[in-house]
Amino acid sequence: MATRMDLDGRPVKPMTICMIGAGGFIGSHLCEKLMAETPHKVLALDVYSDKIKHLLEPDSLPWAGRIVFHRLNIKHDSRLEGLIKMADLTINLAAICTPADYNTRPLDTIYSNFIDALPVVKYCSENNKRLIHFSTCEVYGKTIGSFLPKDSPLRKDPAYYVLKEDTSPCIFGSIEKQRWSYACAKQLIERLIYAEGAENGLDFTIVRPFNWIGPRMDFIPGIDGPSEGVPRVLACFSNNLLRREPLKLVDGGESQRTFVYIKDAIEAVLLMIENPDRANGHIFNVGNPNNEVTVRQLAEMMTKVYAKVSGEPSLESPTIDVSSKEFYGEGYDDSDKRIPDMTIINRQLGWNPKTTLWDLLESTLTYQHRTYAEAIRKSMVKPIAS
Ligand SMILES: NC(=O)c1ccc[n+]([C@@H]2O[C@H](COP(=O)([O-])OP(=O)(O)OC[C@H]3O[C@@H](n4cnc5c(N)ncnc54)[C@H](O)[C@@H]3O)[C@@H](O)[C@H]2O)c1
Ligand SMILES: O=C(O)[C@H]1O[C@H](OP(=O)(O)OP(=O)(O)OC[C@H]2O[C@@H](n3ccc(=O)[nH]c3=O)[C@H](O)[C@@H]2O)[C@H](O)[C@@H](O)[C@@H]1O
Repeated sequence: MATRMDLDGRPVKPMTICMIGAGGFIGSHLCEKLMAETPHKVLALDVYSDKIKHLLEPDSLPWAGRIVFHRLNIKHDSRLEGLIKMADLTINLAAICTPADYNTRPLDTIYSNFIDALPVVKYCSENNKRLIHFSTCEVYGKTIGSFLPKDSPLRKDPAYYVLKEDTSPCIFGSIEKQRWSYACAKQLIERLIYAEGAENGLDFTIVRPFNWIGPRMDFIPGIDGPSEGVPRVLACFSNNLLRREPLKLVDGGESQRTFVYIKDAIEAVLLMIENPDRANGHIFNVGNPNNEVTVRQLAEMMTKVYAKVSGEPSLESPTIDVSSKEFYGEGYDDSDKRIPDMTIINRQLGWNPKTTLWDLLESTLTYQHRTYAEAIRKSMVKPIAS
């Protein structure tokens, strides 16, 4: 493997990375990238390993020995500090991060996103280890523009909706709107990490992902996750398409999101890993401002793309409206619009997303169809026991 160079033309020394939550959606793509394209070693920590199984076995894989899986729960495992000490860099991805949990399991959500992350920050700070912590675009909450009258011309002014790391406020709903338990816990851990940097010299980078999507995201209910489980929108809509059911639009599907392809986003994370001088002390938005749609438009596009990749015609009524109370329960609320400002990541790391929404949906839904269509077909024709 040729020596890797950083953005300032210096060789990158091979490093050991302690990746917590390595068995999840983002972790699996990051591990894949690190194994295929770099000489770095990964200590992969998680309670699950299914999504990285293809990287761990067999022993004949070209990167065998460079990735080692440690099955552990960071809530209560004394091995954590030792593993952080063995590494040059810790990346913390572990979290409960599905909106269906924020208002129904607020305690687990707050513990997972704040309390459980505390020892990780502490061990990094005490042992002078660099930390890349995964936060969320949800820390911005609602846009300032959402509080303006519906017909106000200011709603069209980017100053009222573009989200900037160093100037935008964090605007959450009332305490009864438990949806914000996640965003609030993530905000507090960001503030704690920032304070560790300011007072104790912790080298940190905070990542705020804006709806990264792609293969291996979440689960398909009843196939590789609980039948009653509610994953994030990509998996919800994939599940509906695979089962030929209408896609459910929560509260009219008017909320807007910008979606970025996981493979583009992982490039940004690799730049952070290999350019500490440019990444330390920064908070980075990572998203694709050019891929904005309403959830309704997302549903329409996914329906078209799925018909193309599966060869099956779309339903006559491809969507159905559902209230948020019915879908998520009491205490749900929503972010209205999420456009990331890209100035800081552009200036520090020269990163830009490349993949259009259509293209990323085409490769993702091709994967969903290949991975799940047969299993769903079988599950739907199971004979009833007599
Ligand atoms: N996917 C996105 O677009 C997105 C957007 C915003 C923020 N994030 C943040 O990025 C991180 C990773 O997200 P993801 O989409 O890969 O989610 P994910 O749920 O697929 O991955 C999280 C992983 O952490 C593991 N984990 C959770 N608690 C643990 C514990 N106590 N001990 C050990 N392992 C534990 C889970 O088993 C899971 O494999 C999260 O912090 C999330 O809040 C992701
Ligand atoms: O991915 C992100 O950047 C962040 O945002 C997500 O939050 P959100 O975008 O609200 O979650 P999704 O489940 O992806 O929902 C997107 C939108 O689709 C809607 N939706 C979801 C599912 C569905 O079946 N139908 C539907 O209309 C939701 O109400 C919401 O408006 C999650 O909080 C985290 O994964 C993460 O922190």
